[in-house]
Amino acid sequence: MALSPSSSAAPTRPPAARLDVEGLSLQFGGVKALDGVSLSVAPGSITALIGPNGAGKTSAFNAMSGFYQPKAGKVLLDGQDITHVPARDRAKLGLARTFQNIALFRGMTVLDNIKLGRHAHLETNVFDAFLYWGRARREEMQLRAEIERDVIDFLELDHIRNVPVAILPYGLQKKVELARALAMRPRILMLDEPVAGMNREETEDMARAILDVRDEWGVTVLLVEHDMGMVMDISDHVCVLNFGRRIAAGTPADVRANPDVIKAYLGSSGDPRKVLPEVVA
Ligand SMILES: Nc1ncnc2c1ncn2[C@@H]1O[C@H](COP(=O)(O)OP(=O)(O)OP(=O)(O)O)[C@@H](O)[C@H]1O
Repeated sequence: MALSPSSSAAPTRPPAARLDVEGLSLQFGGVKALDGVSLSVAPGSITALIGPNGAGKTSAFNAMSGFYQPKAGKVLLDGQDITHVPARDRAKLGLARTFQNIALFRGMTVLDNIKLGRHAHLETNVFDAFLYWGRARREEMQLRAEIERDVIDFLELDHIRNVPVAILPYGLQKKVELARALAMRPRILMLDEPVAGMNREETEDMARAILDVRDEWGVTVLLVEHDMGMVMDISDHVCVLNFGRRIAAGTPADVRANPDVIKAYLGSSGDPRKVLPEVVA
């Protein structure tokens, strides 16, 4: 990848956020998707949530971003209880997320998709927007300039800005999703399987983009990911779930050496040599 962050990225950045989850429980009928899960995501860190299939990662992600209401427990953003704050308002507090399956408007251009991310913060009312005048127009112009300067330059999407998303290769579509989330000026970015389905080159490109987002934009990153090589390479902290419970948390080295983690992956349907390559020779 030729990702060289531009020096003009994000002129005024809000501080990185801290996210804490305390005793989170979530049930689907008789299935306990989450059973008293607690975890902390330190400001400015890259934290990964891992675990075998069905461990509860997506459920935790959805509860943290406001798409599911937990049965018990709390979600705290910089110490503020946001458990009952709707997803849309969490976005305004600086929490942005991407989805496991690409959720872009395929017929729209890269630029238009990215601009949609920023609309969460616009103050314009419907009447203004309809007339496309006054404050609406000024906001639109300012928005375009900001996005072009910061996000598109930063992720080197300039050459495809006017291309419809549908015709882009998969790896670039995932990058556009990242760009849209970044356009929200997040303080914490939640990435749901950012490299799923990518080839090695695309994975490395995305991994570097995530590191640059953290380092250059000062954004906290929480990711769910099955690609253990990538997780172990870029994460500061790893939290492991199994059957809805937290079974381990620590540095990548701690987690790799944890017998409960090895057992969880050995017992899963996946090949442990693939999911934890450094552990199981
Ligand atoms: N909407 C739902 N309705 C019913 N059961 C669900 C629902 N979502 C998740 N579950 C169940 O909750 C448990 C946790 O699922 P979840 O999707 O959170 O796991 P995961 O770790 O993200 O799995 P994967 O890695 O396969 O995506 C599983 O037993 C799953 O079948």
